Amino acid sequence: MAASVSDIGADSVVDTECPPETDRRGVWGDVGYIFHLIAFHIRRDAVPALLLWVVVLGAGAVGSFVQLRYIRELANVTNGLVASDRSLVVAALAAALAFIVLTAVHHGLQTVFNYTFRIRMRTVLTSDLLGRWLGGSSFYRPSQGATLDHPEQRVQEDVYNFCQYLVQLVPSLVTAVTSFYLYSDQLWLLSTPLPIPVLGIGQIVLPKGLYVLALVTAVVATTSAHLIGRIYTRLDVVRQRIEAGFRHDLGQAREFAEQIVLGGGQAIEESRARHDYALIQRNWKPYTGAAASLETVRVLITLLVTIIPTFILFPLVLAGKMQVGDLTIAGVAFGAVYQAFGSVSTNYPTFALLRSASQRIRMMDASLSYRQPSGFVHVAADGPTFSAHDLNVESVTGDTLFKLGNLTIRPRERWLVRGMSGAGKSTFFRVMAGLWPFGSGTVEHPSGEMRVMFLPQTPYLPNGTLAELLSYPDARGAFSEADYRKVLSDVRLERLVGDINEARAWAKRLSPGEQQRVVFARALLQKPDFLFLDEATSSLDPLTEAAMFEVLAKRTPEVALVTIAHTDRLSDHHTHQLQIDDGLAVATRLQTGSQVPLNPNDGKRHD
Ligand SMILES: Nc1ncnc2c1ncn2[C@@H]1O[C@H](COP(=O)(O)OP(=O)(O)OP(=O)(O)O)[C@@H](O)[C@H]1O
Repeated sequence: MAASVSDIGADSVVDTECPPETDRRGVWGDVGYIFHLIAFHIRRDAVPALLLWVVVLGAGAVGSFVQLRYIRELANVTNGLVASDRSLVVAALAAALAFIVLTAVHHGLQTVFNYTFRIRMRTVLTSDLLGRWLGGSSFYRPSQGATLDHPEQRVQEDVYNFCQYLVQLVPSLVTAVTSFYLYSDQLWLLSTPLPIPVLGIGQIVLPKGLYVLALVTAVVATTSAHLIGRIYTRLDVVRQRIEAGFRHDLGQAREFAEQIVLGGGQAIEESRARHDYALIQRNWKPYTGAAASLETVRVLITLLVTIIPTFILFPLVLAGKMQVGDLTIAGVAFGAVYQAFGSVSTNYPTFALLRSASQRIRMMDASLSYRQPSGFVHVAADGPTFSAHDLNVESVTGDTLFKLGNLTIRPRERWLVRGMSGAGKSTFFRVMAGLWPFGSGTVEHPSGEMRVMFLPQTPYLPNGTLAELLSYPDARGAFSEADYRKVLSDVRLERLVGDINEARAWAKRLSPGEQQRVVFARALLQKPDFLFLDEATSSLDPLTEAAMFEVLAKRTPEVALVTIAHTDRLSDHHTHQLQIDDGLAVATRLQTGSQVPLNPNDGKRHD
């Protein structure tokens, strides 16, 4: 069966007690982090956040007050009927109707506030994660082990879920606390002593039995919900990851459809997707079990709570010592006191999902805060040069890839970087760009406003207009239409002039050679001071390749060029060479047909 990204930690989907992605800080760790996110939202969104929190919390309290008044009016209707008091029944029915209207309006308004709250909190969290991920140093991070899985899902779906579950849960907790405050007195007053049979003694009488029973029920319910709910949380974290893996692999298949079909890989892609789905199915069984157990306990206890007071108090009603309406109030009061202490159990499915979303956000938060220590020192050079000193470039496992003594790249110099595949040529670019942390040495970056541009072998071509593509990463307004026409003609892509303002999926529409020429046009347009080309003309025929280097020399004579290439053809277009072989980078000056050592100390052979 084809391996897939979902396989990272797949063994632990069901079998192990604690899958790697599950949080180990426990329930209080999660609750602490949930409060941390709430505090973050309030700090960032200031007054609107505080107002929304007040409204969301207040709406819960108002809701329980209106509900209490409604239930009291229903009790009055019952008492009025029993006492055959027509005016009491009519007045109570009218008041009950008014509370029904009030409840409907309240729910409508609450929905508006809840949705507003969700989008504002989501905006704050999304903006923070996006800024730190896409705008931060962790966007590209070479690493030895598996990196954080599916950050895109965490930013989009987990943040969405977090805000939704939070706004669902918080008002119910507030309602529970308010209800306790409003009903507790009545339950205390209505609570009669409760005789409990005890083996050997006969029976003991529990004072305020109904009240105590509500507390005991809450503790039992919360404990059982927690025991089942933590498994549910864990399985949901796993579910999120394997669902994302399934989506990712299907997306890859769509993206690389042509390559897959040409390579005859449909069967293996199907097998990979089926394997992903099999993991989802495998996780679904225990997930269903946990969800069903949680729901059974929740419904069982919620229903028991409605009947326990009648069990205890009905003899008093039959004996005429209590009114039927009071029995209704006792039932509601019992439920409210239970809710106040047992609301965690009633809302545990939501709480478990909130925990799962918070754990995934927290893992991303921690990953974004992690700073990979770099062995290289990056400093600004005094002048317009880009240099490297005493580099020992290592692989992620700590093996030396190559050593380099001293290298200084000056304006107008054209360096050809050569070496066997895997020798470390692209890694040398990564070191110069400050992306590679493994190794030691010093890199001096050109000073001031000098612009450095790196062009990879496989260029990144985002969808959009050709003008946007050519301007990338600058905004398209940075250049005129005449500039775009000129560079398209320079790179022999005049046929695309009509598409300057047309939005297209360029990665699908252009041949690899055309893609490389579009990226070359980018360099001609943006005129960097230092241009690093990583096999950026590998898909071009020799004539077109030569034409690209000639036009580059003509249009940007001042640029310092560093080119990785496997072909001898490019020697004529370059003045210097850096040969990386057998763990050593050696710099030479290129003269027609020969190489002259630049400096005997430039390269130090490592043993
Ligand atoms: N992001 C990464 N994470 C881990 N290892 C990497 C990463 N990028 C490169 N490597 C490893 O570093 C070594 C050097 O790779 P590099 O891409 O620099 O080689 P190269 O000389 O450019 O090869 P080629 O000529 O085939 O493009 C290789 O063994 C490669 O597997």
